[in-house]
Amino acid sequence: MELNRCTVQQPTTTIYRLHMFLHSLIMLALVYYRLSHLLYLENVLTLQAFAWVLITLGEVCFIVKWFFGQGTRWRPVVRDVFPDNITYQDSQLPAIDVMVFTANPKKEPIVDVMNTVISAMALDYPTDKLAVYLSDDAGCPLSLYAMVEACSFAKLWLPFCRKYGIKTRCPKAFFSPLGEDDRVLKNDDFVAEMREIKLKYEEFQQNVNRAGESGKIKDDVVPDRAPVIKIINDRKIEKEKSDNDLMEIPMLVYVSRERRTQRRHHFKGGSANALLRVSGIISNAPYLLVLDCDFFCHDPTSARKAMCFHLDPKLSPSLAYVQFPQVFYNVSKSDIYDVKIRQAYKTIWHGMDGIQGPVLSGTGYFLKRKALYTSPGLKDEFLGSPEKHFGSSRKFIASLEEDNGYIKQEKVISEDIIEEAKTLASCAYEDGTQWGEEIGYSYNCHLESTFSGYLLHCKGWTSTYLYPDRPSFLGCAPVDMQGFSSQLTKWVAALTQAGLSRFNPLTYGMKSRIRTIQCLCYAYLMYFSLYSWGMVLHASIPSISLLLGIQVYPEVYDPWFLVYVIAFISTILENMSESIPEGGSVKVWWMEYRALMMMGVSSIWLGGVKAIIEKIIGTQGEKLYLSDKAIDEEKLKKYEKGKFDFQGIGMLAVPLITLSLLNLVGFMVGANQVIITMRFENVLGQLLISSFFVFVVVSVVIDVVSFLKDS
Ligand SMILES: O=c1ccn([C@@H]2O[C@H](COP(=O)(O)OP(=O)(O)O[C@H]3O[C@H](CO)[C@@H](O)[C@H](O)[C@H]3O)[C@@H](O)[C@H]2O)c(=O)[nH]1
Ligand SMILES: [Mn+2]
Repeated sequence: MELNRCTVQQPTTTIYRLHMFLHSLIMLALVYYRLSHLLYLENVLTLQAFAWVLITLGEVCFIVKWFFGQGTRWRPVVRDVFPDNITYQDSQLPAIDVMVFTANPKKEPIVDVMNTVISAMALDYPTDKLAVYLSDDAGCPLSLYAMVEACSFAKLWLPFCRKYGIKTRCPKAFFSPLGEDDRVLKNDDFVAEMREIKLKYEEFQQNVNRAGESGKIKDDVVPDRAPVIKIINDRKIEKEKSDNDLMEIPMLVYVSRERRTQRRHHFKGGSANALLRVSGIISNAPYLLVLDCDFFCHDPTSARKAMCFHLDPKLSPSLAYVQFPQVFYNVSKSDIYDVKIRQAYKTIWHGMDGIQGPVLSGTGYFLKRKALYTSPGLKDEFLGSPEKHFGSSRKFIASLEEDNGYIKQEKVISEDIIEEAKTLASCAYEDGTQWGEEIGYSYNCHLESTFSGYLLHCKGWTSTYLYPDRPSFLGCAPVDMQGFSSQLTKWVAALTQAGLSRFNPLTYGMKSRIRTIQCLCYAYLMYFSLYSWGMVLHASIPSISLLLGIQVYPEVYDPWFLVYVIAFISTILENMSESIPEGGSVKVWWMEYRALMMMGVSSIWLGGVKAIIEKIIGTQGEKLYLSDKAIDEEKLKKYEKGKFDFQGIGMLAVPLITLSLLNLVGFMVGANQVIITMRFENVLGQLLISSFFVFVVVSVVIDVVSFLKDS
């Protein structure tokens, strides 16, 4: 019986390929046009020639980006799973270690983090096969306290969920509109129990908040500190106490690695590697579920769904991870900034899934632990000289050799093991080892997950993508321009940096075991800032040329003008063909397109520029922006109404405003000339491009003004 099914999207694939063929002819024609005219220019030292060269460069940027992008459109697939067909008994299922990451209680409210922890404990999976770890990179004592409280609450919450088959197992979500379907009357007992559990939940919240506010327990980041590892709930002890299956809860562990101010900590990558080692000698499950702290489990069956891939003998030998999409519970209908990043989760990931697998997205994925240590098909190559790779811990090295992949469940977690775990979580442990290089998550890129996933694909591992109707996980997206832009800048800077490093897809990638089309997809992501260069050039050269009276497009009666029109239409259609079938409308497409244009000349562009500057002066940013998960009510309101909120965008406003004004002035001057001279044929191309930008800007301004009027 099949566990999963993979379907190539049709007729989409055929249409995409047909379009690919036609569009490439148009692109070739344009390249020919630009090059041939460049050669015939009489004097190459004129402004005319200069403008011509720049606009050509802009076009080349678009064309190269388009070419890379075709990898993501070559073979899009959709997958289904059939968890009921898993023939394993519960006792035979492989164990899973859940890793939840948090780094700053001010930006990541502790009660919300605990909600994620509780939702993970409540996964529908045998409790003795599940362990939940919180990696607290803030080392905040209040988080530890909250874990203990969360654990007591979980002892009531889990039995309640199991008894009534509740799906929304994140308590906060359950008591919000998200849990409406689960709160419908089941029977009288249910109502009473729900009321009681609600009180307990409020009590839990209060306990945590009060402990923090009263100052009894420190609720801040502790930047310089020794490691702390606490087993909050030990499976073994738990088992002895109760014989009722319904009452059992999984193992729960709090980990705060050592951090020293003078030591590099490598952000989440460093935190994850420490946790890999610590969990290795405690529960050592062969599979990991990785969750950002805001990303709670919204469907308890996700673990079994993921196992439909990991247990499939055809896929499993080379399968490194199963990725679920990031779905956000706070995305509004108009989603003016496109914070849901539709293109990634609805188009690119499906496209890559049909080649070698989706990008590792940082959260919501089930990873094979060994994939981070070796390559597929090599049997335990790392055991040759383990100390050189993994460091000196005997216990950890022994954990790699565990016969069945994980340490026996009956084992008691002794003080010895905790002490060893602390050594494994110390700053010095990684010195002189391969952690962050060959082993574990890579430190060579700030987007540790995407980049480590890329390296996994380079080693020949594959991945799969599952996009179920009910979101398996739900997270929180930034809902203002500042928050979302900072995130974009951070991502683009990290990706561009990877694209400029020695690991770039064009040299390193092409020589590795990655599939060629997959490599194109990574090139698309890592050189995405090409697009913003194309944008910036197109948003400036045509209008500057209008001001200076220079012609950069063919005359209207020139057949080449038609080629440009076709190229433009073909590009827009390609763009629409992605977003409209995904349940969108022309309006939704326009919102998304507008957001991309605005970000393209601001945050995306600055991210790329930042990476290039850092490459030249040879530094790598030591600071990393942490997305805010404590969403401001005011900001949320504006966003939900579909109104732009430009507050705090700072630097980003500079290119945005400059280019808007430039186009406005260029457009007016150009239009004026047309009226005076009654000749439009040589400037129409520029006029259209400029007016397009002006149109975008005006539509944004209307939004902002109408909002100011409303409020
Ligand atoms: O020094 C750090 C910084 C962050 N984190 C955690 O990493 C997660 C992701 O950080 P966030 O600021 O929310 O990043 P996003 O921009 O939302 O996330 C994307 O980009 C990150 C890389 O910048 C990836 O790590 C994420 O998994 C990916 O979802 C959060 O749970 C943090 O608590 C740490 O553990 N240590
Ligand atoms: Mn996040």
